[in-house]
Amino acid sequence: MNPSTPRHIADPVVTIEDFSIDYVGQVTTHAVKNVKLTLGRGEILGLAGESGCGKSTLAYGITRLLKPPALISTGHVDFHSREGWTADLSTLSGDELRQFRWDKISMVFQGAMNSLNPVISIRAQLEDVFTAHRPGMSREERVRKCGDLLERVGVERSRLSSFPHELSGGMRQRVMIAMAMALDPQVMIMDEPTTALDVVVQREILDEITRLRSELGFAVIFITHDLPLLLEISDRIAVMKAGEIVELNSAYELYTNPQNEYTKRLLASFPSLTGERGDFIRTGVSDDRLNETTQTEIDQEVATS
Ligand SMILES: Nc1ncnc2c1ncn2[C@@H]1O[C@H](COP(=O)(O)OP(=O)(O)OP(=O)(O)O)[C@@H](O)[C@H]1O
Repeated sequence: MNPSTPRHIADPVVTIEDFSIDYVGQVTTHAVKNVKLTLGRGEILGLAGESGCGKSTLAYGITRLLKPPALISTGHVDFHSREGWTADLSTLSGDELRQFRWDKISMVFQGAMNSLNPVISIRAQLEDVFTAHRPGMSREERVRKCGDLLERVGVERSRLSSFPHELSGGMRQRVMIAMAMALDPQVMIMDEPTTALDVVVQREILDEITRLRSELGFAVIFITHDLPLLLEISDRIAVMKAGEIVELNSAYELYTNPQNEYTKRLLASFPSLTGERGDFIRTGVSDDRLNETTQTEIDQEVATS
């Protein structure tokens, strides 16, 4: 966290306007409500908030990966290319979207490492990205690029011939990050990309992501429950509550001078930040109840749920 972190919003790469997403059913859930957000070029924007507040729905909505019963009810998402053109993602056809994803905006989701095909080598799976999106690339160049990508995320080139089951969870998740970087995207959306990994591996991967961001200049929307981690890696942080962005500021300002009551309680719920006990983000127990209930009662409820 750096007090002089620059504001990147003067040069936006993504602008989100009045974006709302509902899960339509007998009872409709308004999961994302009128979100307005700008992602600056090369910026790491953290998205924080308790479980169920709509973070993943927003991420899937931006990339148009939502499945029914999810429905975008209002708003749009514009992508501003570094080459100078703008695309409204809501107007792209299925084929255009498939080209667009990975190429311009790529994603790493929690447990992505489990989506690697177990019976296909890492080389073949990485090569597939280039075959699909860069059909003119020679085989020699593809293989070289695949090796370069692996090295970039801290996995030895020799692992190209490995199969996913021969790699640790951390290595597989690195492969997924390499895959997401393959086409030099301008935005990466990462939804709990390291949550399933142990703390040491998580730390190594995060260092890698921040280093690569500086080197390659992509912007990141980073979603996690882990507010201390977000404070450390983000330029700005958006705090989400019940589908709305309730506060958006630089990580430093948000930490030192939170404005919204919910943000204050979110910060207070991390002992490492404030010395106080409390973990309503991880438990998902609603914040109103946290006021009324002792931590012991919450722990008991979580243990029995
Ligand atoms: N397929 C679905 N059908 C109906 N409602 C859903 C569906 N998926 C999510 N929701 C609801 O939408 C709201 C937002 O969920 P979402 O998963 O986006 O939250 P989140 O902040 O990402 O939570 P977590 O941190 O636990 O992943 C929640 O109320 C959730 O119950």
